[in-house]
Amino acid sequence: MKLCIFGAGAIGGLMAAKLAAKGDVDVTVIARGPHLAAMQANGLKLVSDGQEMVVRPRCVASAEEAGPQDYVLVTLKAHSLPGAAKQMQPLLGENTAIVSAINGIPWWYFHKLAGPYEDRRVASVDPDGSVWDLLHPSRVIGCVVYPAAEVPEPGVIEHTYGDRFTLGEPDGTRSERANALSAALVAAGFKAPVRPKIRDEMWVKLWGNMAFNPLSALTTATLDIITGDPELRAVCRQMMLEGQAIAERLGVRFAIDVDKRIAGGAEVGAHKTSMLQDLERGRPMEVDALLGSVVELAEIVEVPAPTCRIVLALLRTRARLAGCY
Ligand SMILES: NC(=O)C1=CN([C@@H]2O[C@H](COP(=O)(O)OP(=O)(O)OC[C@H]3O[C@@H](n4cnc5c(N)ncnc54)[C@H](OP(=O)(O)O)[C@@H]3O)[C@@H](O)[C@H]2O)C=CC1
Ligand SMILES: CC(C)(CO)C(=O)C(=O)O
Repeated sequence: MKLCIFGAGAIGGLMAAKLAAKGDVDVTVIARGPHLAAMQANGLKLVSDGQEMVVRPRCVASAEEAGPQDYVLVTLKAHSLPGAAKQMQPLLGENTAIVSAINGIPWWYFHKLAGPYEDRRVASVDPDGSVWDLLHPSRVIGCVVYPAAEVPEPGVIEHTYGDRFTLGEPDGTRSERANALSAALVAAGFKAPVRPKIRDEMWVKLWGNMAFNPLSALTTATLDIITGDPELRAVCRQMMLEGQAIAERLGVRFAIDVDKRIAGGAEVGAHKTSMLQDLERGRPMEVDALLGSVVELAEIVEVPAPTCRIVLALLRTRARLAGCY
């Protein structure tokens, strides 16, 4: 199996390290800057559970060097995708599958979603529709990322939590390509269930990200405060209820209720969300993938989302003024 990880930072680096360590997948990593230079010079170091290992997958700067693949795992931040989709073309052969391991509503969300919205495009994450055209959704296997990881220094991945990457075809079928990828990830030490309703799974993750992340960036509060302070928790809960109404209009079924999902966030404790971390580091924030897209979907299905709209307006201004949007 030839597999390329495009944008191998924290999550992609974690996947690359464990897949390469197993040895039976031909792994190529595409990265850039000092992180790429460090991996090329010293290998890719993974620190996980107090253990360190160094692997040496092929690390390159461009898709031309990697050539056509069986699988392309896209582990970019959502806002990097429109700029990178063209660069990925040399990775795509006739049957190459693309796995989008990216938080938020993906560009392919409406592909094969039976009903009135089938094949609509999501402008928040694919403003000119070029991601859809270049990375056609028929190639896509959906993926929900549960682990947490960081890049504390170039070439080094620190894995802090979790081992599950839930997979699923947009049309809910159990395909050979999804099964084969799942088997490779399981062999590498991950959990990788293939689920028939990948959008349901996606929303449970997004449910937290659409509320916790913006509120943390606006207030600088950690998750324990967002979920524990009564006033802030009420705003968070209201955003999530709006998200639930939007998702349910699109056919999503939530297996847990909103208070259980908030309790799940509370368990993470005094953690800075990834959006707050990006803001503090002056890096672009996933504003549109995590909340702009939710408001866009609210407009499409004509469900009111007043709290999400207010928070989105505040967040965009916060992010713009910080140079992160
Ligand atoms: N990290 C985490 O714990 C979790 C992350 N996620 C989600 O996973 C996704 C990936 O996040 P994460 O791994 O943290 O992000 P990172 O920023 O760590 O990784 C993305 C990498 O892609 C690189 N990159 C960007 N554009 C290009 C390009 N054109 N060519 C080559 N490399 C490129 C970036 O380089 P550069 O740094 O130079 O921009 C960076 O190294 C996000 O959607 C995130 O929300 C989900 C759950 C947890
Ligand atoms: C907040 C958290 C831990 C869960 O929603 C997360 O996924 C993030 O920081 O982006």
